[in-house]
Amino acid sequence: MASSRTPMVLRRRTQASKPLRQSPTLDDSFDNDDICCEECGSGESPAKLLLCDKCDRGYHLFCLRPIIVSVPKGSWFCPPCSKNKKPTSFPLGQTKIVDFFRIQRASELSKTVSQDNRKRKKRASSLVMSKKRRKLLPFNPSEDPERRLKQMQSANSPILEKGGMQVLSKEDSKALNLCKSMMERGECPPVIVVFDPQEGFTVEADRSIKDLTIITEYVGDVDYLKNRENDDGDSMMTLLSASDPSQTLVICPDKRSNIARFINGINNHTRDGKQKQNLKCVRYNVNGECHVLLIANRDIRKGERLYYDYNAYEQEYPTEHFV
Ligand SMILES: C[S@@+](CC[C@H](N)C(=O)[O-])C[C@H]1O[C@@H](n2cnc3c(N)ncnc32)[C@H](O)[C@@H]1O
Repeated sequence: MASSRTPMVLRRRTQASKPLRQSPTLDDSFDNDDICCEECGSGESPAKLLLCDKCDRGYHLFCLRPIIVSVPKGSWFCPPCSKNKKPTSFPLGQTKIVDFFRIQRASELSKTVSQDNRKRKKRASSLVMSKKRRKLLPFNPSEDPERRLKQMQSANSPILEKGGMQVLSKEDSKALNLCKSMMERGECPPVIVVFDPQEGFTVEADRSIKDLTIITEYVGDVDYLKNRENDDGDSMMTLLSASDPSQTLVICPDKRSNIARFINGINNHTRDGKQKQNLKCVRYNVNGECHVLLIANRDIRKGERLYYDYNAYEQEYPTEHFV
């Protein structure tokens, strides 16, 4: 018997190629000329002729069922020898593929699934909300465009503005929409927030900006001024200065806002202060809604700080102490 731990692929002996046996002593004594495949009876394709580690009989890899695609690592026993061989240790020969990959049979699987469902149901029953899944619906707008305009303007209506509000032209609305879509893409205005020991947070141009460039819209929560009269926030902005004061609206950027809330104001009591101004803060009627825009009122150099007049409309904001 060939006592090799390495699988042996027998080659027909020629002058140049001796059969591949691991043990030199056995190799020397072994004559493989007459070895043929026990299945097909042929001695052809000797490189594919596998020798049994017990009986030394030969089998073509491709004649075995199942076919063996490559030479097995470790000992190999032909089908008759492996039938009689008592398994001694694990692994015990070829494992069924379902067992090897721990594939569950359909019957076992449905059992496990129903067990899992029972567990899940048990857990879910302790949550009040999970009883019935209710889907959210998008709103259903009114069909009449005039009605829709009325709904849109029910609070934020430029027609309520004392003395009227300038309408943003079609062309300028296009520029504003372009800015909005750039923002959605993450293309923000070229400005950056910096800290100054005297002015607190303030905003600088991060590249040169041309006169009349839209920098940003002043945004935040919109509320009636009457609800905010006792607020001590220093960033509240008038959105709509209505003829009827109870309808006046303000933008409150304390909870939700953008970079606009960090832009500082000029000291509008001094010449130096006035000279620093490089933005104007303008309220526009944009498609029937009031909006506040901050726009460059001259060319701005890279590194220059941005300032506007906090008192563009009312003279209530104290700026005497501003640097
Ligand atoms: C809308 S916030 C601007 C951002 C503010 N600097 C910050 O740090 O949050 C307005 C406040 O900023 C400060 N501020 C604005 N302009 C200033 C200036 N020119 N000099 C000093 N402080 C200024 C004032 O405290 C003002 O009440």
